[in-house]
Amino acid sequence: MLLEGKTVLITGASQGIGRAAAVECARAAANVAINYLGDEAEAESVVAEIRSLGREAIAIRSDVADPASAPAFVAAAVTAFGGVDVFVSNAGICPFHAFLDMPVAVLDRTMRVNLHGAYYMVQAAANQMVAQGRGGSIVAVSSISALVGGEYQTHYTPTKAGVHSLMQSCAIALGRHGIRCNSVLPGTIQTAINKDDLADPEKRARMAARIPLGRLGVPEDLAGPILFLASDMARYVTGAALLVDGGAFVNLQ
Ligand SMILES: NC(=O)C1=CN([C@@H]2O[C@H](COP(=O)(O)OP(=O)(O)OC[C@H]3O[C@@H](n4cnc5c(N)ncnc54)[C@H](O)[C@@H]3O)[C@@H](O)[C@H]2O)C=CC1
Ligand SMILES: C[C@H](O)[C@@H]1OC(=O)[C@H](O)[C@@H]1O
Repeated sequence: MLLEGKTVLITGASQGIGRAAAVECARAAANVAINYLGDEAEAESVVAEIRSLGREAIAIRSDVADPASAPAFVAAAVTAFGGVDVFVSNAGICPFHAFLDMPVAVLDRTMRVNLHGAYYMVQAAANQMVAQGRGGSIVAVSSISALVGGEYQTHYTPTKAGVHSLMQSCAIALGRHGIRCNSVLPGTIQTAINKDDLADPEKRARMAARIPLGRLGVPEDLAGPILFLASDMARYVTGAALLVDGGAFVNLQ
């Protein structure tokens, strides 16, 4: 099993991509601690699913934008499972809005959750990994939006470029500790984050038609790539970014 005896922490894992990654890591024999800010019942259903796979899980409700939530999440996982081997920084929001009248509050919240939150969490996990002295793997969920723009995502795409850049710098800062840092760059994945934006069937069909593999993504499409980067299968991979977009990025014309 790829993650036998390992502990995995994932932020924003009550639903969507984070949830799919949490379940996949449990299938690979890891115990999993999830952070979330949504519905408690949903988070508990992830815990139940992981337990049904024969692994242990805990769910901690907190806001990643609060700097205090990061050391608290890591400490809770260490208390429950004895350490941290893999950290997946996934929590994120994308409140679609036009550029010219972007409210300060929307810009500020998006930056604080997506970029500051990732920074605080990755830093807390890295400190724990360094103290343990046995290396580790950090995976950040960036986006194809780190590489391309979006008319209603001018506040969001810079955060995803930032997360991608954070992993590159952390790969250098943490390599000497045996800690690998990589990002995944999902394309358009059907989750709650874009439910309204993709509500129009014509828009969905138009977007799917631009994807060489012929469909939008689902959260489970990210589970394998995240597991790969988390595991020793990727033991010489650090500072890398893995596009998981059905080929959308390379399909310019
Ligand atoms: N769905 C997509 O097309 C893509 C998503 N992504 C990224 O994937 C990540 C996961 O998003 P999805 O699964 O699509 O969305 P989702 O809305 O289904 O899941 C987001 C998760 O983040 C949590 N969350 C939100 N704000 C939080 C906060 N302040 N503190 C703690 N948890 C918080 C929610 O509780 C939820 O569990 C995000 O970082 C998003 O930017 C990247 C590329 C494409
Ligand atoms: C939420 C969007 O549908 C999604 O988020 C991303 O990061 C992708 O680039 C899509 O725009």
